[in-house]
Amino acid sequence: MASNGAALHSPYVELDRAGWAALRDQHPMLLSHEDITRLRGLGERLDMEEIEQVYLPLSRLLSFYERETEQLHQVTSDFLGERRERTPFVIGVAGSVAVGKSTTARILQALIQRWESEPTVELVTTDGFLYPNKVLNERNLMARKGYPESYDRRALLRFVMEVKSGKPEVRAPVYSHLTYDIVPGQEVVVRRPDVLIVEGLNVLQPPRQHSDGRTGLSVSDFFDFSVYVDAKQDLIKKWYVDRFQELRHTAFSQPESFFRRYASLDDDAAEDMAESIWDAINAPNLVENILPTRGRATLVLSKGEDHAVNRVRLRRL
Ligand SMILES: Nc1ncnc2c1ncn2[C@@H]1O[C@H](COP(=O)(O)OP(=O)(O)O)[C@@H](O)[C@H]1O
Ligand SMILES: CC(C)(COP(=O)(O)O)[C@@H](O)C(=O)NCCC(=O)O
Repeated sequence: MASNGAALHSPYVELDRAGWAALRDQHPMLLSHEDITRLRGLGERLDMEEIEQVYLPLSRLLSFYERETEQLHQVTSDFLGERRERTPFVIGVAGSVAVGKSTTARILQALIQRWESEPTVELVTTDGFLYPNKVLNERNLMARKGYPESYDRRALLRFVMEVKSGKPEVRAPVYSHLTYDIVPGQEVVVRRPDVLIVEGLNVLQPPRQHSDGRTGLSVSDFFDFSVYVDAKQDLIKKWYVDRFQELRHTAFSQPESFFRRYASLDDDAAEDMAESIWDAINAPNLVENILPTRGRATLVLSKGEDHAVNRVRLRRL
């Protein structure tokens, strides 16, 4: 008998980049160079090869999941003798600050929109559910932005439940990275999409335990599929610092920017500043709250230098 019983019963299958890329099969490439240019975030070196080898196989897998999930809901409705209401297929995208969650989410949105069935895809980021700075200040949480307790978790859960249950219009607040705060009076409206992508640091957090011992629900209870974007911490820190440097020359120099005072720093001072924010807030949050949720994801994308995905882990049990 093999001594490593755990490996034999692993719920995951691990593929290297070539093994994963081969699973694209005949899934067509429906993105043009212009589409890819539009998808680029700041300083991004996203290229066609990365889309073809990494994100097209994922799009193919998601299309299988979507079809089967729809079937599963249908049999449950048949069993209950109910008329089937279409509910959105919900995908969660988790991972550290600056690992590339929003880029991954935007690529998936673009690829899914181009499936043959032409589904409508809405993308929502959980930063809209951060408490406003006023509340964070009152609760002494300004230095813990992004930690689970800095979010209105109940509102986020209600939002996802309402979308999943097919409510015609569901509203979410909006966060601005420019003002570093919730934008008063602004909201996004989600109207019964075929697919909803929910992106954020904490989307795979387990449910909270109530004081009477009961366990609540978590947003991930409503996910049909989840992706955790992963990389070594020193790489993510570098991406965070690089993005901070670029923002200094663009967004930070705008008058309404919360970080305006950083725009005039020289490169070395700005690097020190970005590193200290990373070390004080984002790194501990990654270690304490985000990394522990990685095992809950359906799929883990592991990135190396230049954001190139070099390993994929898929849950099969
Ligand atoms: N697949 C990718 N290829 C190249 N660059 C990327 C990729 N994903 C993210 N980036 C870059 O890394 C930085 C962080 O990405 P972003 O998607 O904003 O992260 P997050 O949403 O996790 O904070 C950005 O500068 C972005 O342009
Ligand atoms: C807004 C964030 C908490 C990310 O939120 P998310 O969309 O993942 O819910 C994060 O980008 C952030 O601003 N963190 C605070 C520390 C910092 O300024 O990097």
